[in-house]
Amino acid sequence: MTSIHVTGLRVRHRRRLALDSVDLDLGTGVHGLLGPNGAGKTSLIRVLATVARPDAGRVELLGADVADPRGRAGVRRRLGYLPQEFGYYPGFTVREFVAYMAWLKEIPADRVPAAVARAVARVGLADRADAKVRTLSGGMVRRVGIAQAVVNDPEVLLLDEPTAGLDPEQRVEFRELLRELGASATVVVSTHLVEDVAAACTEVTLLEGGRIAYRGTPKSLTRLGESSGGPGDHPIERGYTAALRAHRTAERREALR
Ligand SMILES: Nc1ncnc2c1ncn2[C@@H]1O[C@H](COP(=O)(O)OP(=O)(O)OP(=O)(O)O)[C@@H](O)[C@H]1O
Repeated sequence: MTSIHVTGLRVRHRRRLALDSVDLDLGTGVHGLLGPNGAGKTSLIRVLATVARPDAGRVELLGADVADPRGRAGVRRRLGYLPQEFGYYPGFTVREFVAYMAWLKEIPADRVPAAVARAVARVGLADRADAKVRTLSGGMVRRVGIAQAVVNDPEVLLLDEPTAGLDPEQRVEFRELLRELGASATVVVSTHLVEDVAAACTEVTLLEGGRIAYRGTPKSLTRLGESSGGPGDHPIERGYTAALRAHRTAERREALR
């Protein structure tokens, strides 16, 4: 089932075009969003999370047009979102903060304690549930962010650089969680870590200059890397650079026509 349906999406920040003519259909699974700095990953995730409005185009989430306020309100309860820089209340405990987010997502009060306990356990913070968020390390705060994003068992989960600040062991555990979530939800993960994509994603979308440069699977990107002589220490990294370069060449050709 297609849970994210985007057509002709354009997002502008002042005079700068952050996304241009983006068409995207995403269904159940883990979708890696890759691209260089400024490619438009955060702009896309913010539009999908319904926190930013597109300048043009149509965005349908779980069958609802998000331009319609009623559609947007219904969909927000079924979404999970971890922003790149997420705000939290340092004086709250982990449990209090995740419960507060559960309340914002309108989870019925009698279901909140169990939902919070499950989300906190899923990110490996059960033993720190009653610690104040300000006493946690950066990686742990990131995990609190992931816990609040999954507390409502979202059907669409949007994670903007979730592995930033996680140590290698936590990253491995997080990939396991991603695979588990992607079995039933549509998960979009932006990352600079190509190895996260290779390990946990079912599909890859590569953005460059606000446009889609490549879509495929980690396997197809790896194959592209194996057949190209571009730079990179791993075939999928070589695939990433090869796809980017091919896209840039095509764009230049287009511009010359
Ligand atoms: N609030 C803003 N005001 C002005 N320009 C912006 C703003 N937010 C983003 N941009 C510009 O829009 C473009 C896309 O930015 P975006 O943050 O979506 O990219 P990104 O792929 O997430 O980058 P990164 O990998 O660095 O996080 C960039 O050129 C950026 O400079």
